[in-house]
Amino acid sequence: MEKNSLVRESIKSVIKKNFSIILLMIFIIFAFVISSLLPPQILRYIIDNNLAPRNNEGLLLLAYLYMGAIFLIGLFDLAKETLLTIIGQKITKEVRMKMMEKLEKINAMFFSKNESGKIVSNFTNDVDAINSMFTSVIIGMIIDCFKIIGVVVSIWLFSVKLGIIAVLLLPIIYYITRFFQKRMLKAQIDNLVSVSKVNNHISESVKNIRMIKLFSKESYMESNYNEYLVDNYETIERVTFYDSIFSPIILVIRSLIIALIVILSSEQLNFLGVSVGMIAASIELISNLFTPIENLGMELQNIQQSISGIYRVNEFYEISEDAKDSVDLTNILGSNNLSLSFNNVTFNYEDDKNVLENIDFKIKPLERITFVGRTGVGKSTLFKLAMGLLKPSKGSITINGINVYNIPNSEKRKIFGYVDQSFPMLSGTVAEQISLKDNSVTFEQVKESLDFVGLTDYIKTLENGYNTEVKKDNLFSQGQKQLLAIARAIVTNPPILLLDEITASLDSITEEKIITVLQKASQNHSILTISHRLSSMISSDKIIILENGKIKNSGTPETLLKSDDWYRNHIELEKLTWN
Ligand SMILES: Nc1ncnc2c1ncn2[C@@H]1O[C@H](COP(=O)(O)OP(=O)(O)OP(=O)(O)O)[C@@H](O)[C@H]1O
Repeated sequence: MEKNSLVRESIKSVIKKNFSIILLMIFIIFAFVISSLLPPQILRYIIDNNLAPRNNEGLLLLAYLYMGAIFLIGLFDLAKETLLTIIGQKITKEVRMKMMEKLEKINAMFFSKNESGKIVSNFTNDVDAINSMFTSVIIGMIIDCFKIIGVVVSIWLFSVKLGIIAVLLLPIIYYITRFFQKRMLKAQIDNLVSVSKVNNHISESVKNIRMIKLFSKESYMESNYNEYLVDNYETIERVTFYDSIFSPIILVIRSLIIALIVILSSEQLNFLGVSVGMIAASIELISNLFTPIENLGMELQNIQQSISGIYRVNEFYEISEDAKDSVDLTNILGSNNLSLSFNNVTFNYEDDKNVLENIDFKIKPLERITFVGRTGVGKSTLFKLAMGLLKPSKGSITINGINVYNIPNSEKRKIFGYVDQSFPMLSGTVAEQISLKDNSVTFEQVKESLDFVGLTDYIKTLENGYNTEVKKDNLFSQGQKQLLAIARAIVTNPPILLLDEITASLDSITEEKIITVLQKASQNHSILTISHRLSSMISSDKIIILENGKIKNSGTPETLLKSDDWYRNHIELEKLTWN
């Protein structure tokens, strides 16, 4: 296994912390296996000593003993399942907590390249597979193997010939059950796929109902639905067929074996040379052979899945982490006198294609800079680099000489305020949307920032004011959410504000309101803005024009209006479109 195995580390730590529970579990497992061999032995004794010679002495006690043994099996089974669940949950929790710690340290580039679904599946399906590996699969296999061995040994002790028959039966029962299990499983998987197709079709139809109607796609959707339903019907039939045929087949096999034992031990043949009690006990023991063999087939199949789960979780654990050098932030925290510098920065997501190339500029304290350029030129990427979320392939980005990539995430909020078009809500109150449940943010600061963006009056009209729980997404309009996003960014009074297309989806009145708020904010902050519409941005000291990943031109709006054709044409075009 991998040198850096999260799963192994987690299991070791769970065993260390719960050693007594593990010992108890081992004891219970053995007790469970041994106790399940008791009832046939008691039965044999009853038949040979009481029923065959018609001797009632002590029969009641033996009956109680038999019942007691059955009760004991149940008790051990209960204890075994409880302990397995406890240990399994502890392992799952340990693995998930370690994965969460890892997730927070992983390099941001990883998230650019990997689908979130894959990471979610690492946390859910893969960890569940590991849990079942240790609870049901491995322990289940151990129990089932012991049970099978126990049954064979018990029968062997009655008669060697009967023992040989039991051993010969093992592969036969195994292959017959596997034959059906495999087909049943395949039918079940096909059924799950077809059910999801049927359900997805409904949700897709509802979601796109307008488009379906407008483009007259009703009959197409109906015929697809019909196809999925037929498919679903066929898979259900297959599941039902294997489901219903499996038990009778096993019953028939069991009866045949019993008949064979009875014939072989009949007075005429007396091939086995065993007592009646032994025959009865053997019949019960052989009947007990089926369930562990059936289980073993499934367990062997599941182990494959669980091993892949372990492999994927360990792979997740191997992902490279943010390698940050420690930095002393005392000179920059709390200071407004910060200069952000891009020092010849080149960046690429994929190896062979630079998104940004040789970007070099410096932002003085309290300066307002706007980045413009065609869509996809790399403006948002530049912001992520500025906040140290991405690492440049070449060059560096510094604040007063400190590399932004080395600034710990826990300190970023004190330095940067980032606003984009989205406002992800978290569960909690209105005030908590702003503080983000950060204890270092006071209620006064929350109120001030909401007042700054002009939302105080609206919030006072809400049921519980600042303490109103945000349960639905419709408590605030799009424009109000944008104002909340600004309040969230400025509540810690960060010296650098980064605004990414924040007025793009707003009407002109709301846009004006937000620009006024930002003009006010710009008196205390350096502001970096990305804007498509030059006419709607807050007034800037400097504009940087990006083209093909490089700085094409930069300067004050006035000089660019005179010197840059692209800029002048853009402004002219916007005037034609918007005014
Ligand atoms: N996670 C990513 N992985 C790979 N390529 C990416 C990733 N994010 C962005 N890109 C690519 O990088 C380039 C710059 O994207 P970016 O979002 O920075 O542009 P932008 O100028 O902000 O665009 P827009 O104005 O449309 O928002 C684009 O070609 C984009 O396809």
